[in-house]
Amino acid sequence: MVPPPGIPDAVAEVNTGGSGEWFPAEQIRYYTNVFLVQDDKILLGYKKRGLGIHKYNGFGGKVEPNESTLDAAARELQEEAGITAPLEHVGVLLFVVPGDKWAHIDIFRAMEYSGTITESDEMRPEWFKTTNIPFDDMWDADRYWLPLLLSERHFSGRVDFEKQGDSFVLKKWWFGIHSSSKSQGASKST
Ligand SMILES: Nc1nc2c([nH]c(=O)n2[C@H]2C[C@H](O)[C@@H](COP(=O)(O)OP(=O)(O)OP(=O)(O)O)O2)c(=O)[nH]1
Repeated sequence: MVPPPGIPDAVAEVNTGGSGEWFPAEQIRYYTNVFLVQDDKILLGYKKRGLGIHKYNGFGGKVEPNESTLDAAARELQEEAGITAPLEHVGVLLFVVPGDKWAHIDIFRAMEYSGTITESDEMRPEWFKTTNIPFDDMWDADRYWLPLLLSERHFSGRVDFEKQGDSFVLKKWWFGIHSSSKSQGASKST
């Protein structure tokens, strides 16, 4: 199947599902998300407030004006988990909810870190075995792309959610991998 609107044509599909049309385009807002992976463990944060409250996720947030995506990713990792790390850009996730700006989320992986992992106002960090990731307590489509991050593939994907009351219901998703398995640095136009 052809990649959905917002995803480059060269990306090869690995997983898709759901039904109906893709939701129409809105303005884009940029976010970051960082996952620390060491041996057979992954560091996730239990979100204590805001978007995705009570879910486990990587560490990240909005890119501020005049800040690069990579700088934003490093800042959010420091603010939310208390650490610094060399970051590798591994994927882009478009998160679409009708009526809201599209979220373009640059996803990074880190394999080592400096500092002491520390709980913040926003996140409670917790290590999980990569064989025991709490997908039932994460955003609904994360189970489709986090394995790509763990297998060191460079991926792009799109998830369309509908807001129903306080919950987000997954309507449609698409994930694909880029022909090069790894990519360095960060880009707002990946
Ligand atoms: N894993 C995953 N992360 C997602 C999805 N959708 C989505 O917005 N995120 C991420 C992107 C950001 O890292 C985070 C939302 O950022 P945020 O609202 O906490 O941003 P922030 O820290 O700047 O917020 P704040 O200080 O203004 O409260 O959630 C998704 O479907 N899966």
